[in-house]
Amino acid sequence: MNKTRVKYIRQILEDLYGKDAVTKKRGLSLVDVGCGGGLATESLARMGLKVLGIDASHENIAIASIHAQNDPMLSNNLEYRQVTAEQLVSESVNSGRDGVFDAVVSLEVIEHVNDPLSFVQSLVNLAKPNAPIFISTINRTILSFMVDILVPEYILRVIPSGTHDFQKFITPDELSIMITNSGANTLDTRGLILNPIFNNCYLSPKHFDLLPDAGVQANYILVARKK
Ligand SMILES: C[S@@+](CC[C@H](N)C(=O)[O-])C[C@H]1O[C@@H](n2cnc3c(N)ncnc32)[C@H](O)[C@@H]1O
Repeated sequence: MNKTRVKYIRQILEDLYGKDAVTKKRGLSLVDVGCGGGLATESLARMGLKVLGIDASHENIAIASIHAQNDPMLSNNLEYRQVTAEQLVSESVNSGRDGVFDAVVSLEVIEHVNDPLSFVQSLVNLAKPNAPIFISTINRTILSFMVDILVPEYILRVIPSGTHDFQKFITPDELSIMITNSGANTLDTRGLILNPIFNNCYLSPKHFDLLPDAGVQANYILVARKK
């Protein structure tokens, strides 16, 4: 999924900031909230963005930092910190420098948090006015129950059972409402469709006129723009 979601983020950044958006010279700043082991974070830094990866977990930040040491080029424009989104917002508000990032990314995190609305508000607070906010997560449907819980957790056992809680899955409409209530507008929502046969992932087309929700039945990525 990583290649597909990172390519989409790059495309949107180029649409919003121009073709040279993703270059070291331009130096656009991006925060990856809930970066985990740094899978997307490293890819985004390699593209030329100035990236801060943050995560609530000490272990994940340690793993991400060790992994990044394999590529000395990353040390110039990639930093990791163990801090939650909410803590980073309080820190920046206290120092009078909130809303400083040119882009905010949070991939596969919101379905794990207890208060998604306040989490979305934190993401929006971290963004500069007009900056994009990318959120990827899982819809709450029969298909998502099968592809994100039943098969990986209980049949193939490739991820530990209990990793996902179906009740915490969020529909694109619910997420869009949270975004509006947090001071941003949804620009685009695309399905991230996994193909287990070829072991790859592709983005759903922009419009499915007859079945508008067909592409976003399981994993999806949404981009919003702060007002
Ligand atoms: C499933 S992992 C996603 C990792 C990564 N974004 C990716 O897609 O490869 C979810 C991560 O979110 C982190 N997390 C959960 N709530 C958070 C919060 N409020 N602030 C920062 N990190 C958080 C967890 O510690 C965990 O590492």
